Amino acid sequence: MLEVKNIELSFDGVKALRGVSLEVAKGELAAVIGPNGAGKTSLFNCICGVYEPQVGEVSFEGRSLKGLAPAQVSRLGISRMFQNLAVFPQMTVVENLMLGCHQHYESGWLANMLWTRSTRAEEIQWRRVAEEVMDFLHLEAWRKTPCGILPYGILKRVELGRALCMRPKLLLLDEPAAGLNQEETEDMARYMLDIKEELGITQVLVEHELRMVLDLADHVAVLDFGEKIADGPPQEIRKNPQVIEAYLGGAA
Ligand SMILES: Nc1ncnc2c1ncn2[C@@H]1O[C@H](COP(=O)(O)OP(=O)(O)OP(=O)(O)O)[C@@H](O)[C@H]1O
Repeated sequence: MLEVKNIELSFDGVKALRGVSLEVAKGELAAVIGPNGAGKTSLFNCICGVYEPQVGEVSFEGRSLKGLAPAQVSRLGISRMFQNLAVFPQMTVVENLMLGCHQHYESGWLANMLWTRSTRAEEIQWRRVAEEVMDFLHLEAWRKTPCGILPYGILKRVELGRALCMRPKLLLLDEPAAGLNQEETEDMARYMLDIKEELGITQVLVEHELRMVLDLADHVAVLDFGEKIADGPPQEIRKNPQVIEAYLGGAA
């Protein structure tokens, strides 16, 4: 489904990615790990169209993403859960989820202003999607609560919900467990498994919480100083001496 081919990305002489390749099959839950500054976020940004790699190419479902802006990439079915939450604090949970649906709206501004029958039908259709997502992530209790007063653990779930409302084929999860306590981390892991098993959505996860990655992922790619040093099933990664040296610091 996703193919990253030999990409290189530099910022004024700093090589963030050096010939990185990655393949993710449909339905998989893949993970990218690595120490701070290894290039994980840069890789996500190259997939989403935030950065254009100087060398190499990213393809999604056989189509090159070269030259596409983030909004165009998103319309092809790639959505992203941000580590720094992209949630509007003054809006309620349901309103924030509806924002995720927005890219699918087909009515023009005039139809929206006149609140035509087709605009109303569209609003009802996407509200149903938001309700389903709210149900899936157990967010009903906070439906009408402004996000600004919600605890961080719930906001992370709203952020995940907003990304799911985009109806993605591929979901990129940027440190979904960052800032969560043990119980919230377990809940997040459960949701990721449900997204895979019940919704069939392909996921790529960047995460520092190693236990979560090694328990959940079908395969794990390891970056170090912008280079991919390993790629394989978690049981292999756990034993890989280069990974232990670079990332686990001998603690595995
Ligand atoms: N916009 C930028 N301008 C200059 N250098 C950048 C930029 N973005 C990333 N870098 C550099 O590229 C390298 C990789 O950074 P990146 O944020 O991708 O790593 P990371 O693995 O996501 O790190 P972390 O785990 O700390 O989030 C680092 O050396 C970083 O300083």
